[in-house]
Amino acid sequence: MSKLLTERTSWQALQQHASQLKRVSLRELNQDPRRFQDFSRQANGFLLDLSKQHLTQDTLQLLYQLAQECQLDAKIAAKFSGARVNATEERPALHSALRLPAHARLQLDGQEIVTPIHASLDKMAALVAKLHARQWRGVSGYPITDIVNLGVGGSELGPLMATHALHEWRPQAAQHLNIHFASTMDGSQLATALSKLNPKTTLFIISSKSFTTLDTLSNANTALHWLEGSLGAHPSLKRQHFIGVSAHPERMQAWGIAKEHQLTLWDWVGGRYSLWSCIGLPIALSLGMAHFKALLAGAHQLDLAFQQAPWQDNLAVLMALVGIWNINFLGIHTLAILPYDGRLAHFPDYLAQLEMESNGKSVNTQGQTLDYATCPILWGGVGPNAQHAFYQLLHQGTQRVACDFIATAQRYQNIPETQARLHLQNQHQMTLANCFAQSRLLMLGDAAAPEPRPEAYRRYRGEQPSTTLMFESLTPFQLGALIALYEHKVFVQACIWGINPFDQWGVELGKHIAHSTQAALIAKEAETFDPSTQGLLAYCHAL
Ligand SMILES: O=P(O)(O)OC[C@H]1O[C@](O)(CO)[C@@H](O)[C@@H]1O
Repeated sequence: MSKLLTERTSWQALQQHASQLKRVSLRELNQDPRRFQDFSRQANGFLLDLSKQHLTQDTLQLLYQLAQECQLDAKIAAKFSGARVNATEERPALHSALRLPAHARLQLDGQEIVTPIHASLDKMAALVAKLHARQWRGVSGYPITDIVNLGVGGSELGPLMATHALHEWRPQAAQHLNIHFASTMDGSQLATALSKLNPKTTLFIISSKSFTTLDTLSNANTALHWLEGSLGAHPSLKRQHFIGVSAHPERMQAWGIAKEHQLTLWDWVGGRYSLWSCIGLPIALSLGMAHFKALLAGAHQLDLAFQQAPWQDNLAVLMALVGIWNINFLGIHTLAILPYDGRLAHFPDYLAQLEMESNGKSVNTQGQTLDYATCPILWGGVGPNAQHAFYQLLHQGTQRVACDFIATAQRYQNIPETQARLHLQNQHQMTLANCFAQSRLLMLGDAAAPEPRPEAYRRYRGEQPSTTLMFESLTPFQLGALIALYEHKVFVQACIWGINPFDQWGVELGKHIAHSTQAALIAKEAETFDPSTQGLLAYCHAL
């Protein structure tokens, strides 16, 4: 057994450093006029501002030492080389290979994998082209106008987030297609969508890496019955109204997905990292293949920077180390993601899965129980809206919360020059001003107020650390880079904590015991359960 992290020299030095630095306020640290220059970086189209974090140059040096002791470089190299870094599932984690350009080469178990990856993109492109050209017709002969993605977790969150974020990039050819998402097990989103859709012109994507997820398969069966109820049991119904996306072609086959409408991914693509694969089909349908490829290219650029840049200029490494500092040394166990951009409304939810399903772990890769904290609780929402909701807690609540402010410098420069454009640009400026004002107030507290605030209930404590991440504008390329940046941040933190970020055993048992619970609910039996569950079952049985 190797040393536990907390026994490492750099860890203990960081603890000592933290106990000293806690005596210096964040407000005091920010009196240094060089603070922004010293703690901000520009790279890969981003400005990363760490100047409002509660740290000094010494903190960063000690964090680099910790990363060194945890062999971060070797772990990064192992991941990109295709080593089986997901040991509990004996798999590599090669989602970065999905963003390699066509001329690149990568071997996995003696097989070249970039060629099949691009063949899969070509198959996806052919389906997209057919739907954009209105050549895909339902069994009644009408062209498809509505596409419903049936998927959950990674098979929904990435595609939903990206199609929403980039809706301004829809090409003319995609304007007639409406993309919908339905994931909830109870069928509520699907029922709402079906009530508005025309079966003759609706196509479903069954998107499930495993093709066993009950939430998705039960929605798929409901969709099939809805189509049959209206169009009859037509022999081509499944062929013309369903596309399947999965790592298991045999399961798609058994369900009845036509071979030419099956898109496959590989077991080395984790669900929460799968939007780069054919799971991203809704993105490609909405934005077109060119923009989907720009998303991949942006992520690839970040992959290269992550592997090559020295740690002091490596955005993902810096974000990860600052997170470790907040969580493990300042005791801040929650991270709010606050995009000041309505287009990124789904980004906090997307990151919640990425971070918490990856790093919500309490044993290390050697099976030892950890004596230190790992993943923070991650939450958030569109910043300006959240100001009218949960910012009260950020400013005057009892706990320290770390925040990531995310904003674009420019907006609305490409829309026609009308009165509305001017107003929208003003709105954007107002949004940026709010973003900067809030992070400043969170840092300085009352010191940011123009006059003294004697009453206790009006006081702002300040001392809430935050990162501001900015970029020029939200393009497919930049969004790709943004997502990859957070992916790598999560990976670096896992390397330091010594955990496997690529498995998710904690979601399995709940699914399993739901089967017996459902059987008991139907059979009106409850004896084998704990008293609380017996009580809940009895309540339903009595109705
Ligand atoms: O794509 P699938 O196999 O339906 O899985 C959906 C989601 O369910 C999970 O396995 C968790 O239950 C996620 O990891 C995954 O993204």
